[in-house]
Amino acid sequence: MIAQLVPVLLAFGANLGDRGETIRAAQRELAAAPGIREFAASPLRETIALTASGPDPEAPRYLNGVARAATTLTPHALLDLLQEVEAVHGRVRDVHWGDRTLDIDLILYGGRVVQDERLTVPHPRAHERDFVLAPWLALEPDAVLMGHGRVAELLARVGDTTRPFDENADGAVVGAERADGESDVAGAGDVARAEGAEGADA
Ligand SMILES: Nc1ncnc2c1ncn2[C@@H]1O[C@H](COP(=O)(O)OP(=O)(O)OP(=O)(O)O)[C@@H](O)[C@H]1O
Ligand SMILES: Nc1nc2c(c(=O)[nH]1)N=C(CO)CN2
Repeated sequence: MIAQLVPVLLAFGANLGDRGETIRAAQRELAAAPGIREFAASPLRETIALTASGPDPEAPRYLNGVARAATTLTPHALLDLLQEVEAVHGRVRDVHWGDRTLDIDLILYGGRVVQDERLTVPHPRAHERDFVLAPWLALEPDAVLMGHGRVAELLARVGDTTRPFDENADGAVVGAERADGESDVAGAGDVARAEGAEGADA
């Protein structure tokens, strides 16, 4: 029997250590993992930390990105894989919404709704997070978040406080925001696609 390929959307965040290198390394590992195909990553964006008490401009900034893939894994097997990759990159689970070297969330698993003690899909907070919506829009301008509508409209509603990030320089691009929400960092999203991906669906 041929296993079914399910399209998924993953979100990546890091605000400790070499944030960009950690996210890109994790994406390369996922792109090469059994059961993962057609991995395509967004540009990374620099974002204000959302903490338990709200956005905190004083906290270490996050880099955030998303990736599209297709998988033969079940939702829980995919979550196991995401958590293995987090653990390889030093993720320790302690403070809720605390600083972290790497966080990977499963935003969408095809059109499936999953709700149990380990997993909620679609991710219940994705629609209100500019740090998910902005890189997603850069990757897929026509994206739709199941249950909530067009990503472009959701991002316009919540407002975009994210900034482009230049992976070839040592910091965020200053004053380079474009009104259309697109990143103007050429090629920043192509790392995972170029290194180990089997194809691209973006
Ligand atoms: N869609 C999902 N993606 C990733 N983890 C999920 C998802 N739904 C539930 N979980 C569970 O959430 C736990 C992760 O909790 P954690 O404290 O890392 O949440 P978080 O990523 O900090 O918060 P948030 O989910 O708001 O981004 C995991 O152990 C996992 O079982
Ligand atoms: N900017 C930003 N803030 C966060 C993030 C994140 O990825 N980016 N992740 C969190 C928990 O998953 C909590 N806060």
